[in-house]
Amino acid sequence: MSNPNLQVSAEVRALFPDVFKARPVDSHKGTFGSLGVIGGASGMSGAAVLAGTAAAYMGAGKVWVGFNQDSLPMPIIPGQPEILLATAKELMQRKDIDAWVIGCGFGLSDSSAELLRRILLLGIERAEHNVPMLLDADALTLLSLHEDLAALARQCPSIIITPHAAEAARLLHVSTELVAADRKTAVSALSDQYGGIAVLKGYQTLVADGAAVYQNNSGNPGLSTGGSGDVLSGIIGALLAQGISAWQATRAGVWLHGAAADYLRDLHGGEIGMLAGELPVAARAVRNAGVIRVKG
Ligand SMILES: NC(=O)C1=CN([C@@H]2O[C@H](COP(=O)(O)OP(=O)(O)OC[C@H]3O[C@@H](n4cnc5c(N)ncnc54)[C@H](OP(=O)(O)O)[C@@H]3O)[C@@H](O)[C@H]2O)[C@@H](O)CC1
Ligand SMILES: Nc1ncnc2c1ncn2[C@@H]1O[C@H](COP(=O)(O)OP(=O)(O)O)[C@@H](O)[C@H]1O
Repeated sequence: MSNPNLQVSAEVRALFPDVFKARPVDSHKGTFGSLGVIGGASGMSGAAVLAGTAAAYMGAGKVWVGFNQDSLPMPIIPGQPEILLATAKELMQRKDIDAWVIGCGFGLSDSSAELLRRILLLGIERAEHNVPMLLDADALTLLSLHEDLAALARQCPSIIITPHAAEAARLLHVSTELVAADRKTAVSALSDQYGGIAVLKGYQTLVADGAAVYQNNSGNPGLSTGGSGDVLSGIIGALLAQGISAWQATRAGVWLHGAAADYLRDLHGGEIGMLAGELPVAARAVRNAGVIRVKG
């Protein structure tokens, strides 16, 4: 996919300087970190695959997908053999993961809640390593259903939560209408409650870190399709695994996700029928378009 007109403004490049840096010539895959994606209960393997695929296209050195199932639902991901596969229980034991994305298609069963408890406890035990943990989708719904899990999440050292409006309402124990009526207050309350970064998704996604609220202006209704939030989690997770600060990685991930959708809209003459699975390649094109290479 290439489009000679694809340009990233100087203003955006200045906002996200680490995202648009050229790769060092002497890099190797370890330079770009390992991301662990945990999700994909039976019937929702696709959510974790979408997140993992997005992370691979966003430049993570290695991507693991851990399925919340007793055995692997597939030997390899068709079309994406680069991604390493494990069960969630196996993957959560690894100590070489630089960032986690947890929750895409994770499921809401009692056993999912128990697994999330163990993951959060490991995050607290390994707090000195400060490994960022992004919680999305069912992981967020589980926090809203189990106060003990929410309390554990608050103790994790570097947490990012990415609710849509309904998930935010569940976390705050208010109605979705109340969240929609004052999105800035809702996102600030969430970042305060969890002591980390909160992303309130939707039209003009907001990102808060307890000090500031960033409003994103890229993206379009083509994103209103199943799985596009899973892709966002993978994009942000990959930037975190690459060692970019949580504040920059989260805002840049939200911007890139929306810009990828805008690029697809321009390429295909409209927003209708955009697929979540198309976003990762488009996001790669946008990121590369923003990198300034010094010709030698
Ligand atoms: N291929 C796969 O495997 C896929 C798997 N997926 C996985 O599925 C799991 C469940 O995720 P989920 O978001 O569909 O369920 P849930 O949180 O109950 O939300 C639905 C409810 O919330 C509401 N609602 C939703 N968004 C809203 C908004 N912006 N603003 C306002 N309201 C909103 C909506 O209300 P409605 O508009 O329908 O009345 C409805 O009541 C999760 O793990 C995810 O990763 C999906 O990603 C798809 C692809
Ligand atoms: N109308 C819209 N304008 C801009 N972004 C949108 C719009 N609708 C959805 N999105 C984006 O698409 C993603 C949807 O995520 P989510 O609701 O979690 O979907 P899923 O659970 O199916 O992956 C979010 O990043 C959201 O900001």
